[in-house]
Amino acid sequence: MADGRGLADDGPGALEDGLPRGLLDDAPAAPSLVRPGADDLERAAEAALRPRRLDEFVGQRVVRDQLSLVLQAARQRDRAPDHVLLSGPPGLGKTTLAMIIAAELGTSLRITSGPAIQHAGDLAAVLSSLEEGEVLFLDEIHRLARPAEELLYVAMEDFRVDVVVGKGAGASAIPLALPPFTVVGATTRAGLLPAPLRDRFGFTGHLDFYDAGELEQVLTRSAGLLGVVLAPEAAAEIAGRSRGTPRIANRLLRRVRDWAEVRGDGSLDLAAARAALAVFEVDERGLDRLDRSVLEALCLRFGGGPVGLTTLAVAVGEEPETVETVAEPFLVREGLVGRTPRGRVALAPAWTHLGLPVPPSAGGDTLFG
Ligand SMILES: Nc1ncnc2c1ncn2[C@@H]1O[C@H](COP(=O)(O)OP(=O)(O)OP(=O)(O)O)[C@@H](O)[C@H]1O
Repeated sequence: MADGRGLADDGPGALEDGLPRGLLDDAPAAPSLVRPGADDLERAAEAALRPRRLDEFVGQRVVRDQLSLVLQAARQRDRAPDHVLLSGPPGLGKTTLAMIIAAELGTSLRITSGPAIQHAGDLAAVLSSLEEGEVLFLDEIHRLARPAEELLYVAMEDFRVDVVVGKGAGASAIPLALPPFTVVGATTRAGLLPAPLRDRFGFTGHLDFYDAGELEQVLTRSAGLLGVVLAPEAAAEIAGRSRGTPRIANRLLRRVRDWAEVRGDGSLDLAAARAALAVFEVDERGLDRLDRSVLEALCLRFGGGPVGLTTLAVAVGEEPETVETVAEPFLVREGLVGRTPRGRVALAPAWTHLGLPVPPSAGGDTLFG
């Protein structure tokens, strides 16, 4: 049952791409440094750290290479490139790549998102104001309302919007031609996009989690932009706790800088990184307090499980949805927790991480067993 359907006590959260449904885009805000989502304030802080050109964009070698080809071909033909769909978990660089695409094409970027478009008319207004060659970034495109989605099909394929005039039986559609433009859609949930919409993208790039070396490069670059010197050992330490996500790496870097300036001597060295991340309760594997509470409850209170989501949530004093959407995805991805038809189980690495002896049953009773 690799898609995770039919799990005990799972509510609506079936696994998709390793992530439960409803993850992150709908998840409650959690006051933690290691959650991959960002609010507007954080996005403003991030703006200064965004790579501006494709060759500054760290990692994602395959997508970068493919995009570079698509963009160069479009430039050579002096035409807008095909529409681009970027998929992948939050904080991996989809917005950054959309900005880079516009910059590389020497055009401007218009930004909106699925949830911001309430009615088809909202989207028609955005589309009809686009200039030739502009890039329209549609974040969270999987959350577009159906009527807007249908309007978008026509706009993407035929560069036309049908403006409806009047109401009821007397209503008529007046076609309005649009100049050529490029949609860059971003989604954390590519599987939710209806096929007709997915098919209208000529290029789809999937962003994966970054490895430690790539995150060290992101951190060193960001430190330079922030005007601080980051010791290589400190970069490695922060990278190891960043869950494969540049957004989290940059966030941890800002907190290490705070610590170094307020409690240290200003140097961002290994000792400063460790001390800062201890203050913010991010452990050496990137787990925060909630993550560890879940593991401790599973191992210490329930003997490693299986235990139902609701019971587990009560044990850690959280809502089931919080445990499922905030803590669990990373614990499952890291192979610390398994989801079985009878409930959650602690896998062998969870016991090891807590410094506990691994019981013989752990790990045998693994995923979907
Ligand atoms: N490859 C990269 N190289 C350097 N910095 C990166 C890279 N990818 C992301 N970042 C940085 O991480 C932060 C988050 O990136 P971004 O906003 O593009 O993520 P996202 O995938 O659009 O997230 P969301 O789905 O939440 O909108 C930004 O500050 C960005 O500069």
